[in-house]
Amino acid sequence: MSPQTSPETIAPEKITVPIRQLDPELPLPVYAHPGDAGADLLCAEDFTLEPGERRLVPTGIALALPEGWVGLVHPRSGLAVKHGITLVNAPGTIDAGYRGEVKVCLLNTDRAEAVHFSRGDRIAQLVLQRVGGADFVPVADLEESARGAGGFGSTGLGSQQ
Ligand SMILES: O=c1ccn([C@H]2C[C@H](O)[C@@H](COP(=O)(O)OP(=O)(O)OP(=O)(O)O)O2)c(=O)[nH]1
Ligand SMILES: [Mg+2]
Repeated sequence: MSPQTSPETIAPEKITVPIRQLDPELPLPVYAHPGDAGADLLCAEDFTLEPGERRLVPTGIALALPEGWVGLVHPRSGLAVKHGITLVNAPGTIDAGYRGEVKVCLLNTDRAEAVHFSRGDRIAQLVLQRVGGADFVPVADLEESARGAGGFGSTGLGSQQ
């Protein structure tokens, strides 16, 4: 690969996150592979989701994320593809100041099959990201842009050809 096309190598940013194990027997969230974006969250109880059923599931952990960071709770694609399991509020937002138990609002979208989970199963994944904040300042007019007010399919829905 020429120097022009090789991707820039940047050391990944790693932070230390204090975690309270509300359920001390349950393993900590784990990155399945080094460099994965999501650390898998485990469920702290056994349960079954009937077709169309949703449930707020405890993970047995509480976090103290540093200010300027957010935890995003994403669905796992394997559960989605194989069983139709998703999160009602995907991605869930874990605010830096939240000290309660991290919970996951699972939904079984399958029309026919119930899905059973056992305590310790990996139900979702936590992605940590930096976030900014804003002072919202009222103005009469907004600066112009190429997109303008076009949205909701303004560029067409399918192929660009
Ligand atoms: O999937 C989720 C989403 C949220 N939370 C916790 C952490 C988060 O910081 C808090 C509030 O979440 P959110 O702001 O999404 O909910 P809300 O309906 O706006 O509640 P609140 O009024 O408490 O902010 O609930 C979870 O444990 N799991
Ligand atoms: Mg909120």
